Amino acid sequence: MEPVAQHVPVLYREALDLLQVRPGEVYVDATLGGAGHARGILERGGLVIGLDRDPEAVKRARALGLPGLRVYQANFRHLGEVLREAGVAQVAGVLADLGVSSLQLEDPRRGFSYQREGPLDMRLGEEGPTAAEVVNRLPLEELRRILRDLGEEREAQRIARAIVAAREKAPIRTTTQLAEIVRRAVGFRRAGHPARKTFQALRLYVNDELGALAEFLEQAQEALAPGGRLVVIAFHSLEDRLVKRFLRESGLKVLTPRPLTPGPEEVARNPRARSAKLRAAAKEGA
Ligand SMILES: C[S@@+](CC[C@H](N)C(=O)[O-])C[C@H]1O[C@@H](n2cnc3c(N)ncnc32)[C@H](O)[C@@H]1O
Repeated sequence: MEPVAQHVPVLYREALDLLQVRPGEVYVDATLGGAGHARGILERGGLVIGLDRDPEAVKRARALGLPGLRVYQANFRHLGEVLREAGVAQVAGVLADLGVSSLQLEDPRRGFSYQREGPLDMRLGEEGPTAAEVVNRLPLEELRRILRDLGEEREAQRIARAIVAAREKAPIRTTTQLAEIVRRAVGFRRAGHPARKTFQALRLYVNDELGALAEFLEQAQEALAPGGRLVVIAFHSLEDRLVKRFLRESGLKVLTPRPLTPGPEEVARNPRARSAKLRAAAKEGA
């Protein structure tokens, strides 16, 4: 039996301090996950509207029965709708800690990890194609574009060709099968596993993560009360760039001229924090 994975919240204190949690005020945790950050908001006296698009994460969060936490199964791209349903016009802060949780990453059934044998799924929610559908059906040129644009993969052409050649023999069904196809196409590289960028690209594509993030940021800004805070933790340069540009152009007051990153101690304790970048901004007024 493998030990049950735990999700350790990243940049926990920094995120909570920047949210400036005040007792009795309502905050959105747009990426509830293991509810680590949400617990922190509750402990400081805030009330939390928590969203997650993953039904399993939602079930686990509901089972915690935390007083002051209302849980919604929803994509954060529909934040406006969720708040209308909750009867909340404005909130004191919005937090998003993007990507996948350790619970999702380490569950082989979800197909996020190139190191764990599992079906090539990668869907965070219930909608959208699976990664298997993407690699087995899309034309070569489309696959190349996804790997290049969403994985920033320099060997996109070579990998896309290898995928197409492999699927002509037999459909690609598992994570390790795909990882091996990529490894054979590009060989081992110095930094990280050769399939890392391919998996990143497919996950972003399958879940339209950048599209959802762009729509979410607009709605989060709208939902903030004067003086309200928006805090976003990103793990990929593409996400971080999108957040950075949005904050610069949004008219919000940027509180982090440079993104906050975890110190060596946090990274040693929680290697998943390694690539995290936190940006925060405030709505003028109050
Ligand atoms: C990094 S985890 C968040 C962990 C959480 N902050 C904690 O402390 O436990 C990201 C979570 O966001 C969810 N998620 C990712 N994209 C989403 C989206 N577009 N809408 C709603 N939830 C999303 C994932 O399902 C995952 O559970």
